[in-house]
Amino acid sequence: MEQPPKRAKISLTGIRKALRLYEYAKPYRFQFAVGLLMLLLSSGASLAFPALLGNLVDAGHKGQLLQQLDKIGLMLAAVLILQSLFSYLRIRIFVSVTEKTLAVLRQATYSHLIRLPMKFFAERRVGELNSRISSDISQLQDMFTTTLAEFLRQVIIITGGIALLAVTSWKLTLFMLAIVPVICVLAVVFGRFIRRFSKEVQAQVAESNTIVEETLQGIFNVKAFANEFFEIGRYRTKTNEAAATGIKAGAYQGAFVSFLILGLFGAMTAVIWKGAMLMAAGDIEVGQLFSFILYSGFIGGSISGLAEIYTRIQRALGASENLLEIHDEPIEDIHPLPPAQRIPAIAGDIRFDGVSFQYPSRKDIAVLENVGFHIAPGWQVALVGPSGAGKSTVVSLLLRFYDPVSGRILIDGKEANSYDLSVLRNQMAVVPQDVFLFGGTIRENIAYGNPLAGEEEIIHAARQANAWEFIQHFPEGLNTVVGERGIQLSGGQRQRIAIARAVLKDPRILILDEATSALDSESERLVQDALDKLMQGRTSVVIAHRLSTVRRADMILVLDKGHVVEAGTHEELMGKEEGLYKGLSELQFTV
Ligand SMILES: Nc1ncnc2c1ncn2[C@@H]1O[C@H](COP(=O)(O)OP(=O)(O)OP(=O)(O)O)[C@@H](O)[C@H]1O
Repeated sequence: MEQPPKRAKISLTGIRKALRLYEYAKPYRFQFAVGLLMLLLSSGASLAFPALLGNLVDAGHKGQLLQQLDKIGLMLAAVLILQSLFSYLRIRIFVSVTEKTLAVLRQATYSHLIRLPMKFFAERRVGELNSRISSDISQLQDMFTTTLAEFLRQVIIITGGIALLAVTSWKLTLFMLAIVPVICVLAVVFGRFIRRFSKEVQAQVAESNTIVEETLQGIFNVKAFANEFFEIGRYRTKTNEAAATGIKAGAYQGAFVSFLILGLFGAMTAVIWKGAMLMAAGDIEVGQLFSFILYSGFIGGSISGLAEIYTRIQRALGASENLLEIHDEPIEDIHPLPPAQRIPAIAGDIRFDGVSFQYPSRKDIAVLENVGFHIAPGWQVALVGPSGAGKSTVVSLLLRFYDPVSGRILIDGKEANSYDLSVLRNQMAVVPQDVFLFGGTIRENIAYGNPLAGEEEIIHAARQANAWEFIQHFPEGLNTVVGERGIQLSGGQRQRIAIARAVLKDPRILILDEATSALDSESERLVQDALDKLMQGRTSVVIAHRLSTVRRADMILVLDKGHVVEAGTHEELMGKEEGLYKGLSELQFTV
C-alpha cells in the first residue's frame, strides 16, 4: 500500500536543510526572480480590483457622467488584462524553472541511488524506495510550481487587503477582523477533522479491498482449505466497519455544511449590517462598502487557503528530508571506464584469507567464519553446501558488494579493496540463477555485457552461448523485444542470453549461480555446453546445486554454517567416509 506522504515539522533547521535542494534551482535563479516579480504584480493587480469596482459602483450611484464611468471601466479592463498577463507569465516561468530543476534533481537522485552500495538496497524494499522517490519529487514539484506562489500571493492579499480596508474604514475593518478570520480558522479546523474521517473510511475500504485481492490471487488456497465462508465473514466485518465510519462522517459533514451556512453567511450578513449602519451615519460610501465586502471575501479565502498551504509546506519539507537522506548516503567508489581500461587487468587468482563476515543488518549472526581457500587462475571451483551455508555470501564478497568484517580477500596477491572497484568488477561476470532480462530487445540484453560491442561481437557471443539458433528463428532476430510486451523466453533461453552477456563481457573471473530448477535435457545440454565454452581459460566459481555438474571441478569447496568444512576434487571428497560432500551427493542421487 502507498504510504501517506511524510510531513515534517516546519522549523528553521528543517527549512535550512531543505534549502540545500535549492542548489539544483540555482542556475535558474534569475528566471525564478522574474517569476516572483510577475507574482507580485499579479497579486497587486488583484488587490486593485475590488477598489476599482467600488469606485465604479460609487460613480454609478452618484449619477456621474458616463465619461467617468467609462474611465473606471477602462481602468478595470486594463487591470484585468494586466493581471491575466502577469499570471500567465508567472505560471509559465515557474513551471519552466520547476521542470528544469526537477529534471536535474531527478538525475542527481537516480545517479546517486544507483551508485549506493548493496548494503543500502539490502536494508530497504525496492518498490517502496521507488514510490517514495517519485512521490517525494512530485511533492517538491507542487511546492515549486504552486505552493510557494500561493503562499506569497495569499500573504500579499491578506496584508495588502487589510491595509487598504483600514484606510477605507478602520471601524469596519476591526469589526470584520473580529469575525471573518475566526470563522475561517474554525472552518479549516472543522474541515480537517472531517477529512480525518474520510481518510479512515478510505483506509478501511482499502483493507477490505486487500481481502478481495489476496483471496482472488490465492483462490487456489482459499478453495483448497475450504475457507470461502471464513473469507466472506472477514470481508463482511471490514465492509460493515467502513460503512459505520462513513455514516458517522456523514453526520459531521452535514454539521459542517450547516456551520458554513451559518458561519460564513452569518459573518457576511454581520459585516454588511455594520457597514450599512456606518453608511447610514455617513461614514462610508456605498461603493466603499461594496469593495469592503469584496476585500473581506478575498481575505477570508486567503486565510482558509493558508491552512492548506501549511500542510503542503510540511509535506514538501518531509519530501526534502527523505531525498536528502538518500543524497547523504555514501556511494560506492565507481566511475565510467574508458575502453582502454576494459582490457584484462588481472589473471584471476583468488585467495580468501581468514575471512569472517556478518551482514550489516544482522550483526549478531556470523555468516562466514574464518573462511580460507585459494583458487589458481583458470580453475573451475564449485561451491557446495546446504541452504544458508554462505555460498552466495562468498560470491557477494568476491564482487565486493560487501567488505569482510575481518580477514582479507586477495586477487592476484593484492588486497581486493586496493583495486579500483570499477576495474575489478569489470573483470568479473555473473550468470545468475534467476536471469533478469530488461524489457528491451535481445540485442540490448546481450549488449548489457559490453554496451560498446558491435553487431558482429553480439552475434559471436550469441553463437558461443548456443543462443544464436533460437534468436535467428524469431522473425525480428536480435531486435525481438523480450519481457512484458514482447516474447516470453523459456528458462533455458534466458540462461543462454545471460551467458552471451557474459561472453561479451569477456571476464577473467566468472561467477555462475546454477539454476535450481531443472531444465529439460536438451536445454540443459545446450546451457551446459555454452557454460563449458564460457568457462574455458577463465577462473570460474560455480554455486552448484546439482552435484552432478561439479564432478569435473578443479576444486570443490564444501561450506557448512559459514565454514569451509571440506575442499578437494570430487574423487578426494568421495573418499572421505562420513564427509558432508559424500553425504550430500549420496542423498541427491538416491532421491
Ligand atoms: N542481505 C542479507 N542480510 C542479512 N542476512 C543475510 C542476507 N543475505 C543472506 N543472509 C543470511 O546469511 C546466511 C547465508 O546466506 P547465503 O545466501 O550466503 O547462503 P547460501 O549458501 O547461498 O544459501 P542458498 O543455497 O539457499 O542460496 C543465511 O543465514 C542468510 O539468512
